[in-house]
Amino acid sequence: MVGGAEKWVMMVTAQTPTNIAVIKYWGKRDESLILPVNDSISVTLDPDHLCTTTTVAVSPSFERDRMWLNGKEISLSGGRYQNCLREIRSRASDVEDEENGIKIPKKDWDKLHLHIASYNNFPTAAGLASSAAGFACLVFSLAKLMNVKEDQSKLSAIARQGSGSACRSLFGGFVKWIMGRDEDGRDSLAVQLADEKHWDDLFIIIAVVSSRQKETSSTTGMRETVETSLLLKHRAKEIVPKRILQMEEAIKNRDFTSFAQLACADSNQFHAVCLDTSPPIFYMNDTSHRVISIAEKWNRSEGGRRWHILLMRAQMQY
Ligand SMILES: Nc1ncnc2c1ncn2[C@@H]1O[C@H](COP(=O)(O)OP(=O)(O)OP(=O)(O)O)[C@@H](O)[C@H]1O
Ligand SMILES: C[C@@](O)(CCOP(=O)(O)OP(=O)(O)O)CC(=O)O
Repeated sequence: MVGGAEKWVMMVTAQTPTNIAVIKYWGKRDESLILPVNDSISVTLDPDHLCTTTTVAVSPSFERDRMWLNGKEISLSGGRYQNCLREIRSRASDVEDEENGIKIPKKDWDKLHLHIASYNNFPTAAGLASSAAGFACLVFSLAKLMNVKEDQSKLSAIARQGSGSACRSLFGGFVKWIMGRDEDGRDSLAVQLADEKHWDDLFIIIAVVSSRQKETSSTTGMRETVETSLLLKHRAKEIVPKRILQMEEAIKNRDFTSFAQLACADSNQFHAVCLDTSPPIFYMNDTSHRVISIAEKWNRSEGGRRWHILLMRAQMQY
């Protein structure tokens, strides 16, 4: 397996930004593969703002796979982590570090264990898509370490199995998650609609109204919505497909008015679907509502004719 002594560690560090959906993903048709009920579109933030940094290390001296999130050890036994690790390991190639005399043949990746350390530079599980940046970064860094030769879209289908929104963080700029039709999920992946330079005078301001963990996680929330909301069925079938086309057009033409209208309408409908869930889910608080009113007033004012404020409300929580 290794040239020379068994005391070596090989590691890779990667940084991945989070993404904010402008046409939302909410609801799964398959929970274990994480397959959505509709397409979605997002904007990936600049990497130097809200991002995850993950280091993955491999060594023959590691006795089991372990992971630390923000300095605290977490369990890797959950299906989402296991699915990502399994999928990446099954695509690993030979790795050779000539300088240090280390050789890892493809067949040995199943026997070697990993240590993973990940940090989010923003609140975790608070509605700012930490799972998106987190799983995208995990899959990307593991793929680099194990010399996986798949393209970004194929990797996105693996990140999707960690957290749905994570598939979109494998790309910068404007990204579409195509829901796919196959039962095994192989066609449910992300594609880049336009790169990060396409619309470089579009600025996104993120107002963190609370850093507390959400009371209802996205996973639980969307499960309850799928089980109880009639509005979601109407949204997924009748509303989103048209909005996706309109949003793609708005992005292509850098048409801010249409972009803003669609993003706000879709965000409002997402919150409406949450309210239509039984029991209802509330992701906004009084501060969120006040921020929205101020932005709406500004957009109608003289200043708003020059500078339009678009509120991309992911989830704002008490
Ligand atoms: N850096 C990371 N690496 C791996 N997993 C992470 C990382 N950060 C967060 N996670 C996982 O994602 C979970 C949080 O996901 P959740 O969807 O509840 O919140 P969120 O992604 O911050 O918000 P939302 O998706 O609603 O915008 C964490 O409990 C953890 O399991
Ligand atoms: C409101 C959202 O941010 C929901 C994101 O949900 P997750 O991707 O976190 O959910 P799981 O797939 O269960 O991990 C909308 C979006 O990002 O499209």
